[in-house]
Amino acid sequence: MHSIFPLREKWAEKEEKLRKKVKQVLKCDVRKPNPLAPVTLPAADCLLSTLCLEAACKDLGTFRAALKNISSLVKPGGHLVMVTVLKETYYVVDQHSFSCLYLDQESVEEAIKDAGFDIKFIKEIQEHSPNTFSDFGALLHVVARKRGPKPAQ
Ligand SMILES: C[S@@+](CC[C@H](N)C(=O)[O-])C[C@H]1O[C@@H](n2cnc3c(N)ncnc32)[C@H](O)[C@@H]1O
Repeated sequence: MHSIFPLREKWAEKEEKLRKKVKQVLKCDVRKPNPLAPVTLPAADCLLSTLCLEAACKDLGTFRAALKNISSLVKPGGHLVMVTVLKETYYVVDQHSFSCLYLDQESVEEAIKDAGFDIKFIKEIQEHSPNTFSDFGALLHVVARKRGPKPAQ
């Protein structure tokens, strides 16, 4: 018999598969020059950041510095895959309200480039559905490649 929630089952399978691949969970503070300190890892092929920097940074200067900090975790030729919210001032989780850095696309693009990346894909998706958990205006999806020669294999 087929489930009436085929997508939900597919996601559960993907989640299970991904969980099995996780080798380590580390504490991270993107405001530190080495966000994983005191742990040091070899530079990564790809770094995924979703809905994080705008929650972690109180102002644009801190946001720009945080991008440079996480850039240090990626090898030259490696990729940053980032999803960020634009035009948001707060979000709510379990009735707790958190402040969020109000960003526009131009500031995010500049910060990514200044952190040593070339932007390969960028798409802003406008969202204006009224809700009670956040006042965000749009989602920004970015794929960027770190500048510099690829290290020899
Ligand atoms: C809106 S939640 C997003 C959670 C998750 N990344 C996602 O996409 O659903 C913001 C996240 O930023 C994390 N965060 C806040 N300050 C941080 C910091 N200084 N360094 C790293 N992460 C931070 C919080 O712990 C929280 O998990």
